[in-house]
Amino acid sequence: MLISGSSKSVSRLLNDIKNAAPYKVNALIVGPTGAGKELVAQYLHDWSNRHGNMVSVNCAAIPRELLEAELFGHEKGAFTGAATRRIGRFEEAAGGTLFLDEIGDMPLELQSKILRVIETKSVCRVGSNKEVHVDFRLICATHQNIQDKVKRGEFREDLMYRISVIVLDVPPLKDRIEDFPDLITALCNQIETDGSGLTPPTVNEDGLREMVSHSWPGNVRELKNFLQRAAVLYRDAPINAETVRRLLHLNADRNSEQNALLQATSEIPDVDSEIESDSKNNTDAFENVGLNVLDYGFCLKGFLSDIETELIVAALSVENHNIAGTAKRLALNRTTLIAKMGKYGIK
Ligand SMILES: Nc1ncnc2c1ncn2[C@@H]1O[C@H](COP(=O)(O)OP(=O)(O)OP(=O)(O)O)[C@@H](O)[C@H]1O
Repeated sequence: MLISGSSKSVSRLLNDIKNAAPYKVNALIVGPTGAGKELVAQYLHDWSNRHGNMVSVNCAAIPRELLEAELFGHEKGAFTGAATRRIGRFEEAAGGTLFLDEIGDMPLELQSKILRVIETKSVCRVGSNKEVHVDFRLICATHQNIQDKVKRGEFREDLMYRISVIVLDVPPLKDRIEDFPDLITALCNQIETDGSGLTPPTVNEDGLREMVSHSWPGNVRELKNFLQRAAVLYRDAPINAETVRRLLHLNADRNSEQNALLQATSEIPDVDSEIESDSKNNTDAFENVGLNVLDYGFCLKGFLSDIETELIVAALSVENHNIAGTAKRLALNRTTLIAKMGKYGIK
């Protein structure tokens, strides 16, 4: 997939990738969730001429007690359930690239082991004392501020320096609005060819203007979901400003964030009780986007995640980023709000 965009920041990014790709130096890709960090990692690998594969591990998605065996591999019988010997991701990446996504979530006790692998270029499988030589190029990514994590004692400073020989910064979508036309074209081409059977939407000038004024907290991923939703719900007419607002569940009065939030909160079913929420509430929410969407195929989970992200970001803004106030406003308890912010990468 191409990195679409003609903004200065994307040109600079492509240039940095081209310069860094051929060298076996560790690279750290930073940027908010959904901005394209994994795509950048793939480019670094594809332009590196390394003959092996790119092996990706999402450090936040694997339970911490399983992460060590996932990365280092294990011998038969090393722990309950280890029925056979298994090589780990470092070994799998031989001759290629190991991509550690969400490195900021790497447990502290594992960080020292990763540091050792970087320094010695060898791993010990869990349950073995034997060192196995590994040849990998390391690329890491995070949406978190690693320096802050170091200050809080949650990330090893020496590891931070080791993984960030090159730092590539992927800016949020709202800071590169010049990229919208290219991105819309590229993402619509994807809709046309992804086998979903959807016809990509067209966006008129008015709609584009409305789109660029939105903050897109979920970045390119949110834009992609938005266009898919538009392709499902508004198949016959170009996307205009009003449709954009409906698809993004924004109040017509965009100057009043608070009004938008209150309006949206009263219209959308409680996502916390997603499973138990009665079908009437869901139908009301769908009617608010102007169509009976159940006539079409529809990704309910993606739809609800987008709404949740949008409402949390809006509520944080109204509450001046005060967590307790935001939680109260959204009728969530504090820990649930913090967990949701972590899940959606909201800082
Ligand atoms: N410049 C771009 N051109 C085309 N598609 C893009 C671009 N940037 C991102 N995408 C698409 O947006 C989606 C999200 O991108 P990606 O997974 O790389 O983001 P990320 O920053 O790694 O997200 P996360 O932090 O959640 O892991 C993907 O489907 C990707 O293909």
